[in-house]
Amino acid sequence: AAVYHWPDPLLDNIDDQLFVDRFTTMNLLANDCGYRDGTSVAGQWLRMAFHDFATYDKETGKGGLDASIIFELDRPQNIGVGMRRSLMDYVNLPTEYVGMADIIAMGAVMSVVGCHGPVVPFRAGRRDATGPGPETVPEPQEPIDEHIKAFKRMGMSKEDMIALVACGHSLGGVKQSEFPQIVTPDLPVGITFQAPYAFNNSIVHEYFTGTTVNPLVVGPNIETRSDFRIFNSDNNATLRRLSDLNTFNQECSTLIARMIDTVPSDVQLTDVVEPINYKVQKTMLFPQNGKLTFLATIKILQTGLFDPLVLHLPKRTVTMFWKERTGQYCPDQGCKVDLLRVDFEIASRYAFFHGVLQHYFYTFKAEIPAEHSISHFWFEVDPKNGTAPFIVDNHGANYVIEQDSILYDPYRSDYMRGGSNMVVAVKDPKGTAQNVHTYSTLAGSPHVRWPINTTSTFEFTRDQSLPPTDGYTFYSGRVPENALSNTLHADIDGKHYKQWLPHLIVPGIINKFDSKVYQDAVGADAFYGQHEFHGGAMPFPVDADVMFEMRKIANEF
Ligand code: HEM
Repeated sequence: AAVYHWPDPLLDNIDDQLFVDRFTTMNLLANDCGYRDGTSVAGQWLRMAFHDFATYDKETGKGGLDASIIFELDRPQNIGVGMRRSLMDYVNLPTEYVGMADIIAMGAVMSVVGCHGPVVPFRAGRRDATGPGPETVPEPQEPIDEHIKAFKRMGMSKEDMIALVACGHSLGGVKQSEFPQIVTPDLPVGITFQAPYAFNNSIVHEYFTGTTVNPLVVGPNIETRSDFRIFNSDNNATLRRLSDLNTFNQECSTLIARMIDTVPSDVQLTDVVEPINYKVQKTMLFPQNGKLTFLATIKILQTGLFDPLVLHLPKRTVTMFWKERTGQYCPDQGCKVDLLRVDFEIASRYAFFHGVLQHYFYTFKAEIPAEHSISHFWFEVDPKNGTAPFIVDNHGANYVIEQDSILYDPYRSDYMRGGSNMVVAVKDPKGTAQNVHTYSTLAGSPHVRWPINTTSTFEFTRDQSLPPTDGYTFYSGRVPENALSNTLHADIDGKHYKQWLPHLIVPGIINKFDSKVYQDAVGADAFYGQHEFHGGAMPFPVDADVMFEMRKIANEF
């Protein structure tokens, strides 16, 4: 499995999308094979992944899952409202560190599991193409030899092709509006490949029992019966094997994983991503009330059998330690910080299949003298179950605070008014700071018709309304609402500093969603310490990340 070394913007985000938040686009839309546009969201997502993959050329090592589909939507071979709809689903998800290609691949994984199919392992790290690939998606009117050749070019044998088509065509179907030569006007406007709305091998059984209505097998137009020609191209041997459901699930999982892991030969994917235990996340360091405040959250997985008692907090205790950056402040064993709060969330469906029921989030808040600052931190976990306490320290490397020269200031910033007025604190004793800016990923582009992300730079200037304090001067600038992720940059005294900023709000910052007033208003009790958990009341799963909330609202609700 992929190993998480903090900070890892890619794995951190992928882990959140796959396993943590049940309400992400990825976890919600394709769930239970949800219906849309006369087919399923899952069907649309899986077809898009196939069409993106279908540009791969094994000889040159180019193409594959690289999001080049974004540039290929005008082609007749990519006809269909599903493509644009899928991209609309995805447009808010990429960041500077997570490409659209990973999102498209993730969509394939979620469509299969969302339709009650098998778990397809996911690797991360795809790279987005900057232009279209060749026009090489197989089309239904082509002869079987062309299809065999095309799949060979994509790195798939004839048997792989037969199985992959059977796997893919268990979802969705063919629409008259898009393929009137296949679904002729005398037929219903849309015909699904198989009867049940589920990822399973009914397509195979219906084929053998002669009950299939799959228009690519029995449609009136013989020329476009590509599934028929493909399925019997090895005298039905592969399909016969796939009529066993376990075999079908296993082979589909392997083949779809191979499909989405087909990337340009110079792209290196991570190992398979499993739920990350002891993930340090949502850290933030900023000046406040004459000190530096440091917030950090560590995620701990709850695994095992379902037990209603897991709704109670585990007995375990977690303690954070940190060390100063300059001078002498903390004792040798580190400054000790007690827990600020614990939250939990039920895990995603994909996480359930990895044996994870829910996640606990232990949040800490350290108050740090500004003159000493912080160099690194780590945790001690005492399970209080008879096993020994242990240290969580980033696999021995410690959680190192790279710099404290440019910091996002969550309290001086204002992120609710149509974009954000972002304030950053700059440690600049000589007054030489230059190029204070954020490099941001934005949802959408004014230059293209299709949903595509762009990057942009937003300059910050000295904010005279904010007097310097605690060694920091303050810069501000406006960042638009559609910013999906930001990285702060500054040149100070001839040195370049940067700070990845995945969240504008982290647990521990009191905001609208976090305040007692808000929680009382929604009738939930989400704010509790380790020793004051009110058993019985179901805590409201607060995701304090307002940006995420805004994206969800913008996207779905
Ligand atoms: C020779 C190979 C293939 C041909 C000729 C082919 C052709 C087609 C056609 C004509 C449609 C109907 C699209 C529409 O009406 O919007 C379709 C749908 C679909 N195809 Fe394929 N396909 C092939 C292989 C695959 C593979 C390998 C996969 C995935 C692993 C796949 C996944 C899908 C899915 C999920 C749909 C349903 C889309 C929806 O309902 O919106 N196809 N295919």
